[in-house]
Amino acid sequence: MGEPQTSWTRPSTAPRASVGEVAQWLRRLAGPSTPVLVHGDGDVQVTGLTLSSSRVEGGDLFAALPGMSSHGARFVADALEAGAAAVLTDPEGAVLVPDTVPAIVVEGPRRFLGELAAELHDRPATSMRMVAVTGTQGKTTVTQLAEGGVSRAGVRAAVIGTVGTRVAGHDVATSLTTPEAPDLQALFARMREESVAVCAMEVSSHALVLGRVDGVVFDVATFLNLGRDHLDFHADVEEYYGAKASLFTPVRARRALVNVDDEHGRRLAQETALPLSTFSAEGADADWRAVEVVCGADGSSFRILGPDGFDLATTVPLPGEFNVANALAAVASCALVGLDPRSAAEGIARGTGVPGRLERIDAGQDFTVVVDYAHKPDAVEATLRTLRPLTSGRLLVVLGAGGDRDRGKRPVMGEIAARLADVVVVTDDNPRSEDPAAIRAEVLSGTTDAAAEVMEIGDRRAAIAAALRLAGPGDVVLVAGKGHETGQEVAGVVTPFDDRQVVREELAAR
Ligand SMILES: CC(=O)N[C@H]1[C@@H](OP(=O)(O)OP(=O)(O)OC[C@H]2O[C@@H](n3ccc(=O)[nH]c3=O)[C@H](O)[C@@H]2O)O[C@H](CO)[C@@H](O)[C@@H]1O[C@H](C)C(=O)N[C@@H](C)C(=O)N[C@H](CCC(=O)O)C(=O)O
Ligand SMILES: Nc1ncnc2c1ncn2[C@@H]1O[C@H](COP(=O)(O)OP(=O)(O)OP(=O)(O)O)[C@@H](O)[C@H]1O
Ligand SMILES: N[C@H](CCC[C@H](N)C(=O)O)C(=O)O
Repeated sequence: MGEPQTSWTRPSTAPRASVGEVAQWLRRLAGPSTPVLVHGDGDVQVTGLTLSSSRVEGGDLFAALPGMSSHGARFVADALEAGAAAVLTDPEGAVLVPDTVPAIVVEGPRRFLGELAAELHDRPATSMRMVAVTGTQGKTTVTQLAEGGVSRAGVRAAVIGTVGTRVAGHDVATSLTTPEAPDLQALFARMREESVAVCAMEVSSHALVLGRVDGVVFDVATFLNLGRDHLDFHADVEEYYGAKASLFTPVRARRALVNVDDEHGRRLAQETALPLSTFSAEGADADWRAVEVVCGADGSSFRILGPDGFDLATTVPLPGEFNVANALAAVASCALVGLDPRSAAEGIARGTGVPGRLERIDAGQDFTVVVDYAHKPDAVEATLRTLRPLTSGRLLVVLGAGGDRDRGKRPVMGEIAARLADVVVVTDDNPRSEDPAAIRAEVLSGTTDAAAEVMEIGDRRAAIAAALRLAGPGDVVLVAGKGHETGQEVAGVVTPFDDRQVVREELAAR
C-alpha cells in the first residue's frame, strides 16, 4: 500500500468561489432573519475551506469559529500567514479580524459549515454510495470490514474513522473519528476524483452534535449499540441516545439498519421515520440474521440469512461473538446500498483483522497476547468474555482509563476487569492533563470486591512487562485501551507508544 497520501486530504483540482458567492449561499441557508455581512472585497476568490489555522492552505476561507476552549478568530493572524484568502466568522470574532481582510460575518456559523463545504465542493458525496455507522462499540470494525470486504470484491471503496482514512486502497492521515465538515467534504471530493463507488464512515455522536456530517444524506445509516460513553460531553445517556438517533432522520439518511439485539436499537427501530431493516446475531426476529455461530480463537463461522431467501455460510477473521454481529452489520449495510452481499461477505472472510481490535501478538511465546482498543465498560466486558473461553490458564488484563474524559466509567471498568479477569494490572492510558495517580485510584476503587489479584503499575511499559512476566502456558494477556494508538499523551505531550510494539519488545526481552 505504501506511504500515506498526504495530499489526498483535498481534491487535486481545487474548488473556486468568490467571497460574495459564498455569502449568497449562506444567505440562502440562513434565511431572511439572519444577517450575513461581507466586509472588504467580495470578489476575492477562495479555493478551499478549513476551520483550523494549522491546516490552512493558500487561498482558503478560514472559518474562525467559537469553541469550548478558544475562539478561532484568535488564530486569524496564523491563518493569514499560512495563506488564507478570507475569513468566515461570527460578530464576536469579527472584531478580531483586521479591516483589510475580506470577511463574511454571520451568527452561529458552525450551523452552516457542512452545507457550505458541500456546496463549495459541488456535493461530492452524491457521486458515491454512502454508509454511516454509529454506535458506542464496533464502528471502526464494521466500517473496516465493509470497506475491506467490498474492496477485495473489486469495488473501489473508501473508509473514514478512528484508525484513519483509506481511499481506493491508499492511506490518508486523518485524526478525528469523524472529521470536521470542511475536511470531510474535501475528502469526498478527492474520493470522487478517484472514482470511489462506496464510502463507509464512522459517525460519532460528537460529529452529529457539532454538525460535522451536515450536508451529507447517507444512503444507509447503521446503528450498532449504545452503552456508557462520552458522558463528559453529553449530559446523560438520554441526550447521548438523542445525538445518535438524529442520524436516523430523513435530513441525514435515506434508510436505517438497526441492531435489535440492543435495547436502544429496539427503541430506535420503533422511533425512526426512515425505511427500516433490522439485524440480529442473537436469535431475534430480524431482516438479517446470523445463525449457527461457532466461535474460535481466530474467528467465527456462521450463516447469514437475509431478505429474499439470502442464505450464506461464511466466516469473520476476528474472534468474539460481537464480531459476528459486526460482520453481519457490514454485509447488510453493503446490501442496502445495492452492493452484492455475497461478494462482500466473501471479501470479509478473505481479509485479515482490524488494527488494534483483538489483535494477537505472536512472538513464539507459550501464551496468548491480545491488544484491544477496549476503553469503555461494555468493550472491556465484551473483550474479557470473548477471551475467557480461549483461556485454559489465567486471564490477565493491563488496563487504565483516559484523562479529560468521562470519569464515571473508571470504577465501572475496574469492577468489570476485576470480576472477569484473574489478574488486573492497573496502569496509565492517556492521562492528558489529569494526575495519572488520581485516575488509577478511580479505576482501582472499582476493583476492591473481586477475587482477582490486582496490582498498580503506573508506567505502561512496566505494567505490560509485569503482565507478560506473570503469564505462562495456557494464559491470555489482554492489553486494553489503546489498540492502534501510536502515542501516549501525558500533560499535553504525546510520546511515541504503541502497545503492539511494546509487547513485542518486552516479549523479546523476557
Ligand atoms: C469536543 C470536540 O469535539 N471539540 C472539537 C471542537 O473543539 P472546539 O470547537 O471546542 O474548539 P476550540 O479548541 O475551542 O478552538 C476554537 C477554534 O479555534 C480553532 N483553532 C484552535 C487552535 C489553533 O491553533 N488554531 C485554530 O484555528 C479550532 O479549529 C476551533 O475551530 O472543534 C475542534 C476543531 O475541529 C476539534 O479539534 C475539537 O475536537 C477535540 C480535539 C476532540 O478531542 N474531540 C473528540 C472528543 C471527538 O470529537 N471525538 C469524536 C468521537 C470519538 C469516539 O467516538 O470515541 C470524534 O469524532 O473524533
Ligand atoms: N459490537 C460490539 N459490542 C461490544 N463491544 C465491541 C463491539 N465491537 C467492538 N467492540 C469492542 O470495542 C472496542 C472498539 O471497537 P471499535 O473500534 O470497532 O469500536 P468504535 O465504535 O469504533 O470505538 P471508538 O468510538 O472508541 O473508536 C473493540 O476493541 C472491542 O473491544
Ligand atoms: N476517541 C476516544 C479515544 C479514547 C482512547 C483511550 N485510549 C483514551 O485515551 O481514553 C477519545 O478521545 O475519547
